[in-house]
Amino acid sequence: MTAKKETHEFKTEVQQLLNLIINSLYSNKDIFLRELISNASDAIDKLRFKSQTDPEILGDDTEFKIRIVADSEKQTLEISDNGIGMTYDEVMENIGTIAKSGTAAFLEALEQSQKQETLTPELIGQFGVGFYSAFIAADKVTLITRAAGPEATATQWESAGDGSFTIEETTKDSRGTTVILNLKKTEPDEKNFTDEWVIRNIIKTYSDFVEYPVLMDVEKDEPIPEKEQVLDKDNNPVATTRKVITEDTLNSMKAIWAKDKKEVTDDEYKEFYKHISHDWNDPLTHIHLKLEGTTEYTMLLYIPSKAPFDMFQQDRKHGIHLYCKRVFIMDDCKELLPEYLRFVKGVVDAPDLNLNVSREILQQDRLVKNIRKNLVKKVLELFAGMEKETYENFYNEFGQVIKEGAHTDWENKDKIADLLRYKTTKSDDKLVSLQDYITNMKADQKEIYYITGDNLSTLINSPHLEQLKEKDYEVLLMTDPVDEWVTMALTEYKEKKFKSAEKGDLELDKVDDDKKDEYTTLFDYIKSNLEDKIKEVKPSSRLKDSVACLSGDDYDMSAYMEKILKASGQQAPEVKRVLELNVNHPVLSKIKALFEKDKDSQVLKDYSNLLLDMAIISEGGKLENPSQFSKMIGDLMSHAL
Ligand SMILES: Nc1ncnc2c1ncn2[C@@H]1O[C@H](COP(=O)(O)OP(=O)(O)OP(=O)(O)O)[C@@H](O)[C@H]1O
Repeated sequence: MTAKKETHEFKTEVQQLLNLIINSLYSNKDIFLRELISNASDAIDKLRFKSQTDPEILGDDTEFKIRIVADSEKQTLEISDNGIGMTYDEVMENIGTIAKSGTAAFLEALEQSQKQETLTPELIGQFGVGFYSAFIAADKVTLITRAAGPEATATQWESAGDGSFTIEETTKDSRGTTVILNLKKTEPDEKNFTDEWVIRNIIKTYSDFVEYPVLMDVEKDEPIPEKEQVLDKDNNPVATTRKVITEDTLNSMKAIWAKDKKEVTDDEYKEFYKHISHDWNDPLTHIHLKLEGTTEYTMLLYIPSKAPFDMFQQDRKHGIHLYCKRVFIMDDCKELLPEYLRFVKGVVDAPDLNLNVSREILQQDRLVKNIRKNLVKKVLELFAGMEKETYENFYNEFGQVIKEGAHTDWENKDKIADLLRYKTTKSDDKLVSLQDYITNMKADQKEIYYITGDNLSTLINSPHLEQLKEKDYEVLLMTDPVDEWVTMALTEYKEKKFKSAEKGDLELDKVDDDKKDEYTTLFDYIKSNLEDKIKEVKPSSRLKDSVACLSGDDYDMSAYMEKILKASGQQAPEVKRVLELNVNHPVLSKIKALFEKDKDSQVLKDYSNLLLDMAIISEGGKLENPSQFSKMIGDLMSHAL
C-alpha cells in the first residue's frame, strides 16, 4: 500500500473498451446512471450478505441508502452508497488495470462485427460495461471509496478516460463509495444530468425497483404558515409559499416479483431484467410464478435473448439472486439451477429459508433441493412451450448449453431430448426435433442414424452415409463437440436406438458371402501392409460410390471425439479403426486382378496406403504423410493420361 499519488496506465483492453463505449453509446447516455446505481445496489447487497455472519461490520450505519447529489453550477453529479466499499488493492484490481477474463476475445468479436457494420449498443450491452459507462457522460470521473470495517482506510481513483488514472490514499468519514462525475459540456438541446426531472425520469425508468432508497435533496415549494407570512402595505402576504430543500426518495423500491403478475407492465419486467442481469438487451421471455404448498417460493426467471459472451468461461456467474421475504441473501446462486441452465437470470424468494444461510449450507438444504427441482421443471416446460420461431432463436443461442444437460441431468434426460434439434441430411439446413425425425422415419427403418464431426459439409458428403442415403434414411448431423456426450448419454429416444453411421455394422445390405470370400486374401494382404495403422480390413456395407472409409466398432471412440480430446490437450487412447472397402467398386476388382497376377508388386503396397489415405481424407481427417500421397496420385495420373 502507498500514501503517495500514483499514475497508472489502463490495461490496453480496458482502454479499447472505454473508447468503444464512448463512441458507440453517445445516443444512449442515460444508462450510465443505471449502471452506477446498479453497482451501488450490488455493493450494499454484498455488505448485507456479509453482515449476516458479521453484524458488527455495519457499526451504527445500518440504514442502507444510495444518494445522488447534483450541482448545476459546477456541473457535477455524485452517486454515493454505504455499501461494502473497496480497499486500495480492490480498486486497483477492479477498475482500470485488470480486464475481465474474456475481454480480449470479446473485443475481437466486436471488431469482427464492426467490420460487418453491425456494431450495436446491444452487442456491447451483452458484455456489461458497468463502471466505465460513466465516461459516456463525464470527462473526468473521481471515485472515493472506503471498505467496510473499523480499520479501513480510504482510496481515491481519478481518470479522464484518456489512457491513465491516478490512485492515492485519502480520507473518508464513512464506509462506501462515492462516484463524482464531472459532466461533459452539453448542447442546449441535450439533456442536462444535473436537472432534477432528468434524474427523476431516468431513475423511474431504469431503477425504480432497486431495493434501497435512492435519495436526492430537492427543492420544493412549501406553504408558509400564516403567522410567519410577511404582509405588504395592503396587508396581503408577500408570498404564500417558500422554497425548501427536502430529501426525496426517487424510487418506489417495490420488489416486482412480489407483486401480482397483472400489476407488472411489460416494460417493468424488462427493466428489472436489465437491472439484475446487467444485459442491455430485452429478455426473450420470462416466467413469474408463486408456488404455494409445502415448498413455498416465488420465482421470476428470465431467458436472455442473446448468449452472454462468457457462457463457456469457468469463472462466469450464475444468474439467480436468492431472497428471503424480499431481503437479499445472495446473487450468483449456483445451487438453485444446474450448470446447463446457467444462462437463466432472475430472482427466487423463499420465505422459509434461514436468512443466515451460507453457501455451504445451501448445498445440503432440503428446501433448496426441492426448489431447484421445481425450477428446473418449470424452466424446461417454458422451453418446451415456446412458439417455434422463438424456440429456434433460443436454441441457436443456448442449444449448445442445453445439450450439456443430456449427460448431466439424468432425471430430466427425456425432457432434454425433446428439446434437442439437429440439422439432417434431409432438412435443408433447418433444425429438426427428434420427434420429427421419428415421425419421418422410413417404414423399414429401425434406428436413429447420426454422424458427428466439426464440419457440416464434410458430414453431409461423408462416404459413411452413401448406403443410408441410397435407402432414403435421414441422418442427424451433429457438429457440436458436446454432441459426442449427448450420444453417449442418450442411447435411445422413444424406444428407437441411436446408431452412429460410422460405427458398428449398419445392417443395411449384407455383402454377398461369395464376394466376401473372393476378397479375403487380398484384404489380409492389405491389412499386413497397414498393420500398425488399422485393426481390420473388411468389405463395407456403408459405401456405394466411394472406394474406402474408416469405421469403428460399436463402442469405439469416434474420430471426432478423438479430435476433440487431442485439441483439448487430453490423452486420447489410441484406437485403431477398421478400413472398409467397397467390393462393388471397379478399382477393387482391378487391384484384386493385379494381386492375383503378382503378389510381390511394389505398387500393391502403395495402393494399400492410398486406400487408407482416401478413407482419411473423405472424412475430413489429416494425412500423416500428405506429400507421399500427392506423389502417388501424380504417378498414377501420369500413367493414366
Ligand atoms: N459502488 C461500488 N462499491 C463497491 N465496489 C464497486 C462499486 N462499483 C464497482 N465496484 C467494483 O468494481 C467492479 C467492476 O465494476 P463494473 O461495474 O465495471 O463491473 P461489474 O459490476 O462487475 O459487472 P457489469 O460489467 O456486468 O456491470 C465490481 O465488480 C465491484 O467489485
